[in-house]
Order: sequence, then C-alpha cells, then structure tokens
Amino acid sequence: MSGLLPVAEARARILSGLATLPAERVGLGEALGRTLAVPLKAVRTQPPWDCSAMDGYAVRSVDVQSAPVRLRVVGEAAAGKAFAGEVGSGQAARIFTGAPLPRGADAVLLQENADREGDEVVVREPVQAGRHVRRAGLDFSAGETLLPAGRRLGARDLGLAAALGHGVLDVSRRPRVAILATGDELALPGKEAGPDQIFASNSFAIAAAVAGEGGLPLDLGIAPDEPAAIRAAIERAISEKADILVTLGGASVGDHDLVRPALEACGVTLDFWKIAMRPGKPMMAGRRGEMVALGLPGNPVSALVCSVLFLIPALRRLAGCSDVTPKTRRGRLGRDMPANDHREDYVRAALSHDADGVPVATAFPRQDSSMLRALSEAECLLVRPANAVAARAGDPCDILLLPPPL
Ligand SMILES: Nc1nc2c(c(=O)[nH]1)N[C@H]1C(S)=C(S)[C@@H](COP(=O)(O)OP(=O)(O)OC[C@H]3O[C@@H](n4cnc5c(N)ncnc54)[C@H](O)[C@@H]3O)O[C@H]1N2
Ligand code: MOO
Repeated sequence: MSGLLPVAEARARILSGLATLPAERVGLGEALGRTLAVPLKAVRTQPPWDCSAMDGYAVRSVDVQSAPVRLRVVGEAAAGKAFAGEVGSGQAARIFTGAPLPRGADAVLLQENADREGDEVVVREPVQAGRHVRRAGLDFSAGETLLPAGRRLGARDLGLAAALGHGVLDVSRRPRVAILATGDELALPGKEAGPDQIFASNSFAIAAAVAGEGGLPLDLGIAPDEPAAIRAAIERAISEKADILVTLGGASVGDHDLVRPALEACGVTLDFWKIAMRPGKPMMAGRRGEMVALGLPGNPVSALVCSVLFLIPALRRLAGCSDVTPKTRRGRLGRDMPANDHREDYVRAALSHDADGVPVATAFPRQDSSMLRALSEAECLLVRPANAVAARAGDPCDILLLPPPL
C-alpha cells in the first residue's frame, strides 16, 4: 500500500463537501458561462404563427396545382407587418421571409418562380400545400422546458434563452476563488527577477481556469516563505469569504513547505494530503466552515493537472452542474508505454486520429512536471492507470481532453 489516496476518491471527498451556491438574477448580457439555477420554459410559441420561409407570394395551393396560372395580388405581408386581409380564390399576397401567412393562404410561391405584371402575378411552377411555410410551433411551444437547471450557458444557449422570451436569468452566484502563490523564488512576470528567482506563473493560469469556469478569481499575491505571511494571506481569503482557497506550492515535505501548518493554524481541517497521481502527488484538501481549501503543488504542470481533476469539478459543483467529473474517451496508444507504478499518470500527449477515426494519444518523451512548454503543446492527457502493465503502440488507452479554459 502506498498510503496515497486514489484520484477518484480524492475528488469524491472534495465534492461531497460542496453544495450549489445560491441563485442571483442577471441580464442576458452577463450570463455567458454562468449556470442556470432554474429550468427555462418558453414564454411564447416560436414561430407564434404559420409564416413564410421565403420571399414570394402567399397562395392557395388549390389555385396553383398546375402552371402557368394568373393570380390577383391583393396585399402585402412583411416580417413585423402582417396582411390583415384574406387571400381568396384566384388571389395571392406578396409575402416576405418571416411574415405571418395571411388567412386563406396555405403555401408560398417562390418569387423566382413568378412573374409580376402590375397587380397580377403569373405562377410559373405548381405549388404544393405547405410549401415554404413554417408551421406555428416549428421550433418550440409556449410552456415547453428547453434549458434545464444546471446548464452552463454558452452562446447558443443565450440565443435560445432570448428566443424563449427571457431578458433576465436566474443563475447560481459566481464561486469566489482566492489564489495564493507562495515561495521566495517567485517574481512577478514583467518585473525584475532577482538572480535566484523565476517568474511566477501558476496564479495566472489558475485564475484563468477559474474565470473560464465562470468563477471570480481573487489574487492574494505571492507570500514569501514565512509562516506569518502565509497565515496573513489565508486570513484574508477567510475575511473575503472565499468559497475556495487555492494555495500554490509549499505543499511538499521540504523545510520551506509551510502551507500545511499555516492552513491548520488558520483553522482549516485537513481532510487528506497526497494523492496517488503523477503529476500532483502532494496535493492537500481541507475546509474551514464553508470554505474549501485546496493546496496545489508548486510545480506548474502539477498545479494545472490538479486544477483539471479537482478544482474545475469543484467549481462546477458549486455552480450546480449536474455532471462534473472529467470525461475520458477510449483511444489508442501512439507509442509504447512502460509499466506504471502505484500513481495514476496524466501524461502530456499529442492527439491524432487513425484511419478509422479512433483518437490516438502519443506521449511526449519528456514529462517533467516543471515543463509548461510541454503542457502548452499537449493536445490531451493520456491517463495511465495505477499499476498498469507495459503497453504497446496500438493498445487501447484512456484519453482526457483538456477542458476549454485550458
Ligand atoms: N523529498 C521530497 N521532495 C519532493 C516530493 C516528495 O515527495 N519528497 N514531491 C515532489 C513533487 S511530486 C512535487 S509536485 C513538488 C511539489 O512541491 P511543493 O508543492 O512544495 O512546491 P514548491 O516546492 O513550492 O515548488 C515546486 C516547484 O515549482 C515552482 N513553483 C512554485 N510556485 C510556483 C508558481 N507560482 N509559479 C511558477 N513556479 C512555481 C518552484 O519554484 C519549484 O521549482 O515537490 C517535490 N519534492
Ligand atoms: O507530483 Mo509532482 O507533481 O510529480 O511533480
């Protein structure tokens, strides 16, 4: 036994402490990426009435079973301006796309198949009943539920919500995520870095992942490797009422890994520390009241892989999404893989497809958890289960696509 927690169990334990955040009302313009708190029903039937799908003439199909035939044009129907009259026998109405079909008409003659002569139109092609007519309710009917609670709203959903007749939406409040980087070696990008320093990258990547999930990142800056400074930053997360505190670095066993005692000193009860995964082993999770604390490892690839597997699912759970677990798909190995040890491996890989369209993941040769370039170039993560035996190119494997914010 390694004593490390399996990935799925670690995620289940984090998620079990999280409930959907309360709802708030926002305008459609602010709703992108937010999650619906209540199902959305159609206010109105769409289209509300039979209408024309083309520019042409509204006709009675019985009049135009053969061609040519001459009809008298008795009115005009445009989108937003219906023809109040009726199309009688031997008559037609000029009609434009989207206009309500006038009473009496049951089909639309395409204007390309007609010759206008004064107040008459010569029909050059027969027209069947229902031709170029969109029936009332073709898209949806009043009272129908089209978007479920828990739906993360994309551009298409917002278009649909508007078409349903909703100007404001009830969505779950944005999760507040405090992000604290730690380490004397960290300098802000764009500023002067000291001779022993590197540029801090994790906070920026994690904040972007949070924002991309509809969360509100709160940057607590960089704390030096001093217990009091780390504690002060954690206290700030608490006073800012963060839903989640993410710490970055200082999670391992070195003399300068000070995050765990600082969290505990601030009243965070640790649930677990160390997961059977690579990269990301020294991740910790705990809570203080309503706030969940996730202590992510400092290595940049480890922090981001942990965000995919734990932080993003936690944000989705807070938002009220029904299905939050990262989805793998079956594919094939693009190259031989060695046997794995007791840690589930998330291997940075290129993604292609074989002749049958099956996804193929080809592991990059170098997998160091400090290598952001390899992560940036990766098109997927190849998941190697704990204790997997050696495998050959072409063998089946599990592939995790990186979620959109990444
Ligand atoms: N004796 C052991 N040493 C280590 C173990 C272990 O089990 N025994 N685990 C290793 C693993 S695995 C990881 S992952 C790292 C994680 O360590 P920490 O979480 O304590 O991270 P740090 O030591 O603070 O930093 C690691 C590495 O990442 C750089 N870093 C940190 N923060 C940032 C940031 N915001 N932006 C960019 N880069 C950052 C830091 O400079 C270090 O190079 O521990 C191993 N050690
Ligand atoms: O878990 Mo560490 O993240 O292997 O480098």
